Amino acid sequence: MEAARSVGPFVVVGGGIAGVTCAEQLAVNFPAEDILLITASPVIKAVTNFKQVSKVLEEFDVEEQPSTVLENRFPNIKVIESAVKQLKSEEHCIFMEDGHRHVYKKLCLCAGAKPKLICEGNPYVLGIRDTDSAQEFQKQLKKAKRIMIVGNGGIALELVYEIQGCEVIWAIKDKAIGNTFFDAGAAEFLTSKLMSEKSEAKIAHRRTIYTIEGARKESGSKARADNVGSALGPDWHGGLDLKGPEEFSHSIHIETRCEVKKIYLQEEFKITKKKPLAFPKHQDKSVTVDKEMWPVYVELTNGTIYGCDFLVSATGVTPNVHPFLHGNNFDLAEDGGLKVDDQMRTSLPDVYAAGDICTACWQPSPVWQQMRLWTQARQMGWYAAKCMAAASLGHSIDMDFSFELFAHVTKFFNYKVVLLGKYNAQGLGSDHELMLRCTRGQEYVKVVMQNGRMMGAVLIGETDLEETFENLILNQMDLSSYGEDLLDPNIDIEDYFD
Ligand SMILES: Cc1cc2nc3c(=O)[nH]c(=O)nc-3n(C[C@H](O)[C@H](O)[C@H](O)COP(=O)(O)OP(=O)(O)OC[C@H]3O[C@@H](n4cnc5c(N)ncnc54)[C@H](O)[C@@H]3O)c2cc1C
Ligand SMILES: NC(=O)c1ccc[n+]([C@@H]2O[C@H](COP(=O)([O-])OP(=O)(O)OC[C@H]3O[C@@H](n4cnc5c(N)ncnc54)[C@H](O)[C@@H]3O)[C@@H](O)[C@H]2O)c1
Repeated sequence: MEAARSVGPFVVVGGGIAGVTCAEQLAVNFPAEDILLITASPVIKAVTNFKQVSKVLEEFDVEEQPSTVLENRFPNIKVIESAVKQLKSEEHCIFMEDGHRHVYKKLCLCAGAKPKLICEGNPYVLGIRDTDSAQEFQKQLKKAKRIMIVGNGGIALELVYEIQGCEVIWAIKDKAIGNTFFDAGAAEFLTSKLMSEKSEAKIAHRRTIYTIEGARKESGSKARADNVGSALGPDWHGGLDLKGPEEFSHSIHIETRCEVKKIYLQEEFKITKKKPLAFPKHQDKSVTVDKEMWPVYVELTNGTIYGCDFLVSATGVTPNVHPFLHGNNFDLAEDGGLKVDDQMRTSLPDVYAAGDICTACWQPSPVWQQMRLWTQARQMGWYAAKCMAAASLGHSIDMDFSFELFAHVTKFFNYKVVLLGKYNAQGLGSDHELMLRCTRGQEYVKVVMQNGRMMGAVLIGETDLEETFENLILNQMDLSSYGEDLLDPNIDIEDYFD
């Protein structure tokens, strides 16, 4: 797309995946315009080794880079390392903490999200989001004999598998583990792996494969304590030593169907005269009172109390709309995100948003839903830039194909995990059927069917089914006549549908 007259400047706020992708794409569309990328974090996040695995599934690495790398690649991008203090949307102007102001023709807000903690301001409750918070967690873990992890989503799943040498009490609201990704069947498949493999393993001394300090040293800067950095990238724990002081590998106890009722500091707890429980060892069913003193005690809604060194609140995120967007009349969604339409526009003129900060408020495809993931941050950042470019030239564009089907590939408990469409029958009510195939310790395959059509799938392990199932969900072919053959391991399903 070539601009005849100047349509810039474009300003993008946020140096995470959404913001960097958006700025890159704008720079490609408008090589003669100035693109300003403003970020509160000292390094930016770049997508590298991008691989389109199939029509919708994609894989890539996320690298922390000094901003000069981006500026060298795109001479019309200028990165400013400072936080936005205030947006004055009526004046098309943003005011910075460093005292400067910048005027924009079009602005894209990609300021991400922050951890939604169960208890704000308590030094014993940690959240994990960026490099600084991950390093703080690592530091605390080094001297912790017992911690409690609260939450049942992505971060909790990763932590319980990775932590060694420290007792972990995992408190979840649900009946089964991993509720944001899995149903009870898949949870059972994974739990047996967690309990068997880990309890036997000898402590492993891992090699650091990625250091989150690296890029920062290169950039020569340090994050300011009051500002949020970008969310961490794939294998974020690979660069950390998630090891407590003890010599055992793994010691985990799961408390289901409960939440945190109250957190007591040691002194406060002594006065209550309540009795904390000792760490339940799996072979020992007797319940004993814990005699050890702990810095903090946690009372759960099921009545049990445990002492621990600290808690990790892995309880989701809140879009980062405060305080710099105050005073503007943005429409906010129920989850606190900036509402965006199918052109990634917020409710205010010339202000777009992408990534974790926004909430998709268009009529979605029947097999897509928003989840705050880096694939979606990349796709939204890319598409927002396309929309900004088109609008600058007086066009509008069709919704990008990546929003046709929800597709996520990740790893949990060392298994490859692929989630497609309405993988947990989200929003389908009771009008659906499930088909399952499971080989313990090897693979778990679940498909969600509605009126003979495939609506979603969960694939755990090396199933090699993702491409075929992606096609079947996208083309909505009537599969009624195939029945159970669909998951028959003796039938080569790929040949079937060629
Ligand atoms: C521990 C962890 C593990 C994860 N694992 C996975 C995973 O395995 N797979 C997956 O798909 N997703 C994962 N995610 C989620 C994924 O990282 C996020 O969804 C994604 O990175 C969001 O990108 P973003 O660009 O929208 O926001 P962010 O990466 O949060 O970037 C926001 C940017 O805005 C800047 N900013 C904020 N406020 C201001 C301001 N006032 N002025 C200027 N700049 C500002 C920040 O400094 C930052 O640069 C994980 C998240 C975490 C925390
Ligand atoms: N491999 C991956 O795909 C991966 C890994 C890590 C993180 N992430 C993403 O990073 C972000 C942050 O991860 P996360 O694990 O914090 O969020 P999440 O949204 O994945 O999970 C939040 C969990 O906290 C629970 N919860 C919410 N409030 C609670 C409360 N008051 N008490 C107890 N439990 C409560 C929810 O039921 C849910 O299980 C998410 O967007 C997540 O998708 C993805």
